[in-house]
Amino acid sequence: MNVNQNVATPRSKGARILIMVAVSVERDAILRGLQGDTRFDVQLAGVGPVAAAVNTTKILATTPYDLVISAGIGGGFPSQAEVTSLVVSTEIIAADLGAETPDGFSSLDELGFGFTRIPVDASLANQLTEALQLAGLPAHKGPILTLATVTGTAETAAELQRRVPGATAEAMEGFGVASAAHDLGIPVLEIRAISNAVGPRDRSAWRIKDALDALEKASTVLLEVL
Ligand SMILES: O=C(O)c1cccc(C(=O)CC[C@H]2O[C@@H](n3cnc4c(=O)[nH]cnc43)[C@H](O)[C@@H]2O)c1
Repeated sequence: MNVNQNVATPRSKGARILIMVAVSVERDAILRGLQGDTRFDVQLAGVGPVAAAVNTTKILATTPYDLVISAGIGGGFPSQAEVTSLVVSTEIIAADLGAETPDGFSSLDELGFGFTRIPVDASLANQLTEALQLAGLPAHKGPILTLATVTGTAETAAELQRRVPGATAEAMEGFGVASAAHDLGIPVLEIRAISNAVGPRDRSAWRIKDALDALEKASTVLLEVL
């Protein structure tokens, strides 16, 4: 376990991995997929970036981990990630952290007040995406956006895709979880199983059960990669 000493890597023997999910049905799906592997702890972050940051920070303050993963269901951007597919993050981006200006949205980075993008271990993201695809699961790789407000219109979806070219999925916790880990120098990754398309709100069309099944299968693949 490394936290401060960087002794182990996420894939070394004996590495400890923390998976943060928003709600208990996500935790249950992941635990089924992990088949009792004791390298992993799956904990509740709560819904939204603030709860996720607070709860991840509390856990990391008492227990050392070599990798932190934000996982759960999420929305897929049209033409990027279809419902029931999986998305592995190449970057975790707080897409609504900034200011509206007469010339459009300015991110916190552009305003000079902080950062809104947290990188992930690219080789781990590549390897996991390939392993998911080899296992016959539809899997995509790309930026995953964190938003405090679930997108509910085609206009906002298009604006987010303009703001972050290649945006593949959105959810509400990734940047909170990643900020807590990044602050301690612990590598992070985000994995989302797509339950709905990002766009006009139609709660009846959300395929939560199918997305949770995909999350369970993805968790089994994690065992091969880590
Ligand atoms: O019914 C609603 O309009 C509604 C409003 C706020 C939250 C919800 C949720 O069901 C919680 C979202 C939960 O799932 C993740 N998630 C799933 N799809 C999306 C999405 O398209 N955009 C953002 N987040 C999404 C999220 O990470 C939360 O944990 C419903």
